[in-house]
Amino acid sequence: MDSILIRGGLPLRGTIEISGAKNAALPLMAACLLTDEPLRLSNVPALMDIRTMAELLRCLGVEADDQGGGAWTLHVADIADTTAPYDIVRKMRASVLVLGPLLARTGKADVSLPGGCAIGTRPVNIHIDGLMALGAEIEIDGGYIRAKAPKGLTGAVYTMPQVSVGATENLLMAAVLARGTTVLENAAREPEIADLIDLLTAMGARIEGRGTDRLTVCGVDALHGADHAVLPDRIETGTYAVAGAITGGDLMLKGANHEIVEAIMKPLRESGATLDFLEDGIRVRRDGQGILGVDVMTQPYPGFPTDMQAQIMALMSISHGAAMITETIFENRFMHVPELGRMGADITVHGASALVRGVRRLRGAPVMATDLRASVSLVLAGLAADGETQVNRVYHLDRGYERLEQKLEACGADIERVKGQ
Ligand SMILES: CC(=O)N[C@H]1[C@@H](OP(=O)(O)OP(=O)(O)OC[C@H]2O[C@@H](n3ccc(=O)[nH]c3=O)[C@H](O)[C@@H]2O)O[C@H](CO)[C@@H](O)[C@@H]1O
Ligand SMILES: C=C(OP(=O)(O)O)C(=O)O
Repeated sequence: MDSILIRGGLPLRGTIEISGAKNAALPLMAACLLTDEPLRLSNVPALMDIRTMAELLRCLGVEADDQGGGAWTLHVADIADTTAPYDIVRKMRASVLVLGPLLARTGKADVSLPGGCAIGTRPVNIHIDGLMALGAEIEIDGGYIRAKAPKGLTGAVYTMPQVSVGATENLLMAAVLARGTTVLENAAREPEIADLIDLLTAMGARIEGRGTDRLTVCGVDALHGADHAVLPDRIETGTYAVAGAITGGDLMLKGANHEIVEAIMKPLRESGATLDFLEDGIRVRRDGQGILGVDVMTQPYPGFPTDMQAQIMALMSISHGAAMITETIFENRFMHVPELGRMGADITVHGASALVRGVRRLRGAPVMATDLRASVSLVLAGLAADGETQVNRVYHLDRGYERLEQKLEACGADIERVKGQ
């Protein structure tokens, strides 16, 4: 297996182009199942998860054509199969996003249960309950969600018991072709959902409440094709902003969207980084002064995202002072803590909170992580650490960061991918 080797301690300077958002692109791709006309997406990041979604869509009969440069055409005149098999779903949880659109278009879907993963149990009960509220009949059998709606779905009022990004996306994609009006209460407000609403609207859907936690969908008989550019990745933006701050560097994050990163940038600013919101992106720098400890609690949008928790913890690990980092979304998202500890960080976990006492320097070490953001937090720590850090299990990074080593190397990082046997 490949690993990433970093010789740390160099301030990063230069420009990093922000890619399209993985977590926006995945539901946008699934939306192609809602129409028999082609969907043309641009700014799609070149990532393992995108290839996995394309593989899944092809199983269902979609012609998924990667035209290069981030352009994809997705077209499914007729759905050939309504089963999302275990072999693909187990690679990527977001595969469950085909459930809503398949059911809406064909009245049938058999989707493997995604199961838990390193960061938590991640049940899909809200996806299922919400679809049942729209009239679907669903049973769990042989590890599969077996859903049918032989007479089609019918609009309903559904209040989500907990804010769920994926369930909001699945239910939106189901409701757009349902008979009548659906109201989703306590819906997630993440920018990636607004991006999906923009695409669905361009396809002819009627949705009100974009950006709020109450979405009203008036079902239509059919949707048509559309062209859409994927939203810039706010988590990639935040990750590279931390790279600038943690190394005492100066990075221009080109193409970063100002409007969706405020919660991420607030603790960075409070920690002493200088942020300039410019016309073509965001400039992040930290001069000689040290990093201040800042408490952070993860929350659904517009709060601080759980997908940035590990990265901000890496930054806080070399702060002058202490920081309390509280994870409220996933019950097991501190796997980076012992690995950061191996690099000299002083972190103690008390339930859902981690007390980070800043140390003067981190030291390079061989480390590995069991999920995407934990892995990238180790890369960030490695960039700041003295000596050599080897980050193993690079396939996690390949799920979510496009050309990570190239982007960092171009800004002066000493980083290379070492091919495994
Ligand atoms: C592909 C994608 O976009 N992934 C993101 C998405 O994941 P995902 O959509 O899986 O996350 P959710 O928003 O659904 O999960 C939030 C919380 O709700 C719980 N829950 C969710 C659904 C359900 O049916 N029952 C239930 O209990 C989850 O276990 C978790 O504790 O949002 C997360 C929260 O911002 C991010 O960390 C992920 O990067
Ligand atoms: C948790 C993440 O992704 P997924 O929901 O696909 O596991 C992530 O992007 O950090």
